[in-house]
Amino acid sequence: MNKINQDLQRERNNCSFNVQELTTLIDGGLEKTKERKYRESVFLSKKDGIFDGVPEEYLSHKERYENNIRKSVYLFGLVRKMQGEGKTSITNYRDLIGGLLGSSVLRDGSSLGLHYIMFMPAILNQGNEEQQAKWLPRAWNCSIVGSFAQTELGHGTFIRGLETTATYDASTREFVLHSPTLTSYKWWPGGLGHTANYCIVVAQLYTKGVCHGIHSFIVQVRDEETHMPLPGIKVGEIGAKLGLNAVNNGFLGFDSVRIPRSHMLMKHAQVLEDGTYVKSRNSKLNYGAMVFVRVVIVFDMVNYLSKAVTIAVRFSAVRRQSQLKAGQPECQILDYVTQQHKLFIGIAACHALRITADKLWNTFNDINDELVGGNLERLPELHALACCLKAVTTADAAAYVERCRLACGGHGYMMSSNLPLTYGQVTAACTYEGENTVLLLQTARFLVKTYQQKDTKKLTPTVAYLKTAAANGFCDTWSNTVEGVINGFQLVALRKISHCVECMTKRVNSGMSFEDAWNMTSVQLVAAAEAHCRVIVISTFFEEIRELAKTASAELKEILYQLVDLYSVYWALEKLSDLLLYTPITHKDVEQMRLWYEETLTKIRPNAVGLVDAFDIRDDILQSTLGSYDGRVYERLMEEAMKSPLNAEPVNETFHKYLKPFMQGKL
Ligand SMILES: Cc1cc2nc3c(=O)[nH]c(=O)nc-3n(C[C@H](O)[C@H](O)[C@H](O)COP(=O)(O)OP(=O)(O)OC[C@H]3O[C@@H](n4cnc5c(N)ncnc54)[C@H](O)[C@@H]3O)c2cc1C
Repeated sequence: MNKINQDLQRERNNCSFNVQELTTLIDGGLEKTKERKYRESVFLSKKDGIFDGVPEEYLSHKERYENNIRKSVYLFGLVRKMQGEGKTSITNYRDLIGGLLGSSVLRDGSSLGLHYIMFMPAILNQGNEEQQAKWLPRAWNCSIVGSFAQTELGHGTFIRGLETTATYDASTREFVLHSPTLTSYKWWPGGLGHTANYCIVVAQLYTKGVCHGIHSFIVQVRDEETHMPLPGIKVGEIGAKLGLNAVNNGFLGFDSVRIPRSHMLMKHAQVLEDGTYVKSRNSKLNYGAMVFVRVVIVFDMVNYLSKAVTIAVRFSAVRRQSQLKAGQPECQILDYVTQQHKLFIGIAACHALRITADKLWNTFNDINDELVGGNLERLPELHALACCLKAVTTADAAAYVERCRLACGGHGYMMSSNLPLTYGQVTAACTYEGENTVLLLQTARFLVKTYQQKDTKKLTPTVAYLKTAAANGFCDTWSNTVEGVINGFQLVALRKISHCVECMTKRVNSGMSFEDAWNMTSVQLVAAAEAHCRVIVISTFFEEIRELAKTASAELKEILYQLVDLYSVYWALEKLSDLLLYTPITHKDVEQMRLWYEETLTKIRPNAVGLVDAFDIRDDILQSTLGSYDGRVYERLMEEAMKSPLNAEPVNETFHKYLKPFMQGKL
């Protein structure tokens, strides 16, 4: 093992709490930590030179894809092996694809990801028993590889506007898939370019001359032996993107392609042999799958963010720059309070968001049986919560990761820091699985409806505050405590929602249509939905930490409360204009709040390295020159620079060809 950088070692010596205790708490128990470490050891045992070679940054787009397929096949082969040994659960897939493990070896995504994240779950959620029995075993052992094609060139958010058609032909008992326009071409599906041979296609269903809206179909796009596109199918890759360049996102068009009737996924709606359409009994059950996917995205974001803050905090402990006081040695940049301001919120957010997502996941699991039994009372509430939590988490994580990158100065701009790729992965999630603004507007719609019914209907738990915060005497004076901040945010959310309702009512009363009034008010509606989400995250973080602290050691308890303080006061200061507008906070309270924030940063400073060490991310998962456990930052930067193909020869041929003649005035 390499010698640890002295500054990092000193930080670790001075840490006031037991790092292992926090790791266990994050994992959810000792057993879970053991399982995670086992998985890591299986997946990251470097065999057969699979993970070696020229860094991906230096490969062409085509080579990157080929390299990624080579690695993906190795990794997913391991999953298949674990499956055979009965050691695989859905967690393995989650960790592999979106989580830390996948993003370490497959740093720029994987073109097999969609197969697990969307293709198989779609068959499971939308296929009937017969279809599941036919397709799932082949998909599960990867003898077919699938993708999920919903978005088209012309439509993403507005799925009712999709143009691909699936027209039933009762004479042959087939559907005819067709792309009538350029804008109807599927565009974006992961792995569809050159990897998948099957695909779930979302298309407008026509039978007996009537359109029944969008439905899903299993479509074979490539020959199972030759991998050539099947007749009538135009398929390819959409080209280079900001990030996730190995995901092989594809396009797909159909020229009257025929598929058997049994290829329509028929768990819910059906088309009978004679072409009769049978409606789904309950379309709302599909919401369940959406809630799960969005919570999974929140967990993924927490993983990426914990990686970014680990890199930036360790680097900030190693990096020395400028003097705090004249004549003193250069100080660790972690001692600058501005640096702490950039980084510590990211650490606190990892805990706050993970804990909130956990709570939502557990609540959802708890009520899942009720859902199947037909009790859908809490579904709209949880769906609204998952929408805003996905939007706020992805947006916050993208902002925090970028702050981490900036906090590392020029070195953060290096691909070898792994911060740019991490940013590419995080910011993509602001768009996929529901574009963030659109999701916040969905939450707002639920909030407005709930607000309007609050005097006549019982409110579900996460919106109960809309009543309590409206009562006389609620939060008459400001209190600079976490409870005070939560009350303040509840008032902000309530007032924002009520203001939106007032605005829309006025507009409608003055002759505007409801739709126009909604659109005119939508900037405020988005802000109201965000405020609601902040209430939920801060209050859940506080309540859950209070529970967890009951069994934690005194030292850990102290640091957990500091993180809650930091998260609450950071967001109170960020949203100061809202607090000044809607709560009794005074100028003096704000001054004291700033002191509270600065003092909290100072309290956390000695434990910053311990806090990121507790995320327990192995070097081969971090994949960063700046963030390794031993802090050999400069050595690693130089080692990585030497891997640039340009450094393989002292003089590049362009010198003789172009530069020299140019410099000598001959070109
Ligand atoms: C990395 C990545 C991977 C993806 N993978 C897949 C995949 O595997 N399969 C697949 O089918 N799709 C995939 N997608 C597509 C993704 O689901 C869409 O990009 C997403 O649904 C948004 O649709 P859009 O791009 O058409 O944007 P649009 O819907 O056109 O949105 C553009 C802008 O218009 C605004 N807007 C749109 N509607 C409204 C509204 N009602 N109110 C207010 N504002 C509105 C949005 O806020 C946004 O600012 C992927 C996308 C990305 C970036």
